[in-house]
Amino acid sequence: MSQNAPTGHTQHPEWNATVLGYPRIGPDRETKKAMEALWAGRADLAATESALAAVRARTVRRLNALGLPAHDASIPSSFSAYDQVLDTAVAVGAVPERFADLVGADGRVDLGACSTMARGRGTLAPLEMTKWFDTNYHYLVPEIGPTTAFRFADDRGVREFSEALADGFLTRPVVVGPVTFLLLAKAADGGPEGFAPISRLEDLLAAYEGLLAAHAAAGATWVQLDEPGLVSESATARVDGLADLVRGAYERLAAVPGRPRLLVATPYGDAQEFLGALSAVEGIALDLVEGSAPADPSVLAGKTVVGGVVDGRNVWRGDLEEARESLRRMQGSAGRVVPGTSTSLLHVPHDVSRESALPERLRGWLSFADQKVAEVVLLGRALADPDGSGVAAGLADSAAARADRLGASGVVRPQVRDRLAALTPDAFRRSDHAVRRVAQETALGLPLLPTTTIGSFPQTSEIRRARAARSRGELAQEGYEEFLRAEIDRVVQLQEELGLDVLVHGEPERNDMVQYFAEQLDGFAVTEHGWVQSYGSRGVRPPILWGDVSRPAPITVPWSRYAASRTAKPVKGMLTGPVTILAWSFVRDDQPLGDTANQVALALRDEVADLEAAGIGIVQVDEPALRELLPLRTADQAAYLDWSVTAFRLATAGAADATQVHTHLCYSEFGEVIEAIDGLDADVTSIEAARSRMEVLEDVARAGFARGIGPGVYDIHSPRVPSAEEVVGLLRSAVGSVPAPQVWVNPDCGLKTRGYAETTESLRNLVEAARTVRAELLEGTPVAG
Ligand code: MET
Ligand SMILES: [Zn+2]
Repeated sequence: MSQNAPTGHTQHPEWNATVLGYPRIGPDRETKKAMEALWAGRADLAATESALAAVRARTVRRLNALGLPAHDASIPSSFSAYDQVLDTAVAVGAVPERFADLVGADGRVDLGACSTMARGRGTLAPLEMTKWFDTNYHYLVPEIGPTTAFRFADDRGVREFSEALADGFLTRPVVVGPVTFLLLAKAADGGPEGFAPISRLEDLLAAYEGLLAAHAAAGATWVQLDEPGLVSESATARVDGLADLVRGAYERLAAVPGRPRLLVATPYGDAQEFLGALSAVEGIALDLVEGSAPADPSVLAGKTVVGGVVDGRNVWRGDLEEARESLRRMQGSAGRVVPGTSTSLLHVPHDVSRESALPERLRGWLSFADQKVAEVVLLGRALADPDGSGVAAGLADSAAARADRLGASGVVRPQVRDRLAALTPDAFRRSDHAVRRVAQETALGLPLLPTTTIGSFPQTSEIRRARAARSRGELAQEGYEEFLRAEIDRVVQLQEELGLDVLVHGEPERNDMVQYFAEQLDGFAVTEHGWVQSYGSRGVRPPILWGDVSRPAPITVPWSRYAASRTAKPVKGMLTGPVTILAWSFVRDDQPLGDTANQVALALRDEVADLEAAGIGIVQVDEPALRELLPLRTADQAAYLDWSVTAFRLATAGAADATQVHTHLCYSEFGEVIEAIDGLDADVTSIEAARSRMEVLEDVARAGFARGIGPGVYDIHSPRVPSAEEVVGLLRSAVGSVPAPQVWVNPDCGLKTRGYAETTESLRNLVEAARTVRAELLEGTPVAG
């Protein structure tokens, strides 16, 4: 225990169990609705604040009812209206210059102003958004410069703590820790070359000192500082002497007079090398699902250790016997061991008991946020109960649920297993690309710089209405299909008019690029209420992949075939790849991901064959999540890239030489995984590039990438229409880095979130620009520029 141990330490009871955070969206997406009402002007700030307060009040009551006591700080205060990194930026005064006038005279930033930072307004660009570790949650990237004036500026977190306290609950406020905050930040524009936000750690700590003091004054006994940045090698490797920085930072925070006790959480992996540097804090929360117990247990001595044995990111009931054993093993070395979740529960839906449409047997295998709280509470009782008699029934029940799952029909299906086992290396290999290229040129006869789109066209309100009417049973299947065919007709005709070279059907039949396939494959289930926050007010409902996967019938073939029947131009079939289907689902945890991916791949392989048989000569298999699933630990990356590339090849290698296989990846850190992209062996790869002004093509050229490449020339994340001149500029720079015969012309990503007016105009400019540069190339005009 540090000599600056907080006062009142012994007056407070110790927790028996805890969770690192709880979903913020509300069981019926109340937070989303409240924020969207504010944005639409349907609610004022006061009404929005009170709607959000109701979500928080419900959360503490719920956690308490599930077994976390009201007075020991085991209930986290982990709410965020939009994003916890944004909240932290605002709390420490890190508001970028361009938003300076949004900050109130008292230093506070209200919900409207926070929303502007998150979403932009007019010409005011929002904060950049990016993936939160290896999850599908996205956070807003702080912008830190040499002069960012850190101070404890906004006390929203303290007010939320006080609100719960007034309601009778002593909670544990959760804040992003200072080291992670800076590791995740980017250098603000206009700063000096080579400036790194982490160099501002000392200055930032002053703001955290203020924050801790304010929490103490409000009566907080514990504060949780989340430091997942310490588990990410790509973040920690950039900083020399990081362990010393961590040690210095926490010694300084520990010296704040009268402060609350500090729990440092390191979810999403292993922070072993930094645990020794945390000697000044009273508590450490370890992720024992992704990470492991420290090799040197002395770093835990005297501390409260939250053993994150209940998986905060997956939906299966845990093996509680095993969890209890691993907690017991740590008991000797730590001051006190408390069962917890491995991460915040923000990654799982609220409550499985609401899923009345799921088969009852499947429901019995699942654990959403509320069930996970009950699991940690049960484990807490199990640790406190040496002979186990009081918890035996609970542990037996969870063991029975797991056993039931492993033996259930559909979980293991011999036909699927036998088919995979019988595959030979040929199933993963196509002919040489050079051979395929000739066959495809003959078959497709495409011009230089062929133009295409990434697949989806705008999802209009008519499309959403028709889908809703069909699921309510107001529109019969036949009427719905007729509607979709009319939609495809329109989209095909539009593409003909625009003069695009490779057409798509527009994906009007898909609610979501993963859920759509999950609904039509065996081995998946979809939920009714299983929403999980993706970013801000956006949620997704990941399907549950519970059993062996197979394809009972063709999925996309009728739509692609119909589109092809309406045009003489080539139509590109459109599938979601195995890695992305896994990344955006909750996946069974009883076998290696690679095995599951190969089952999905086989189903897709059948779909590719059926598309070919229907006369479709180009098939795109989207893998936007390829980079997202890349493990945080470098040592794990090769194995991941191996199984992910293998699964993609299994899905696509059945295609004939003349069939052109495309893939689409929407991110621009192409350089990081370029070998894997090469390994996918797709004939054409489209990537995001508009925002980075084609910089990524330098990586492509440097790697000697020899296949087709479609750098996005139209940023679909913004309503802005790129002019033809602008696209000409991008294309000239593209053909300056990569040989022109390899270059395709397309937007960054699908168009489903855009409106028709801007899409039409943008695509018209894209086609015109392609024609201009094509003519320049054919006439031998210099294209430098
Ligand atoms: N084919 C998909 C679409 O156009 C690819 C999206 S990648 C997130 O919407
Ligand atoms: Zn995309």
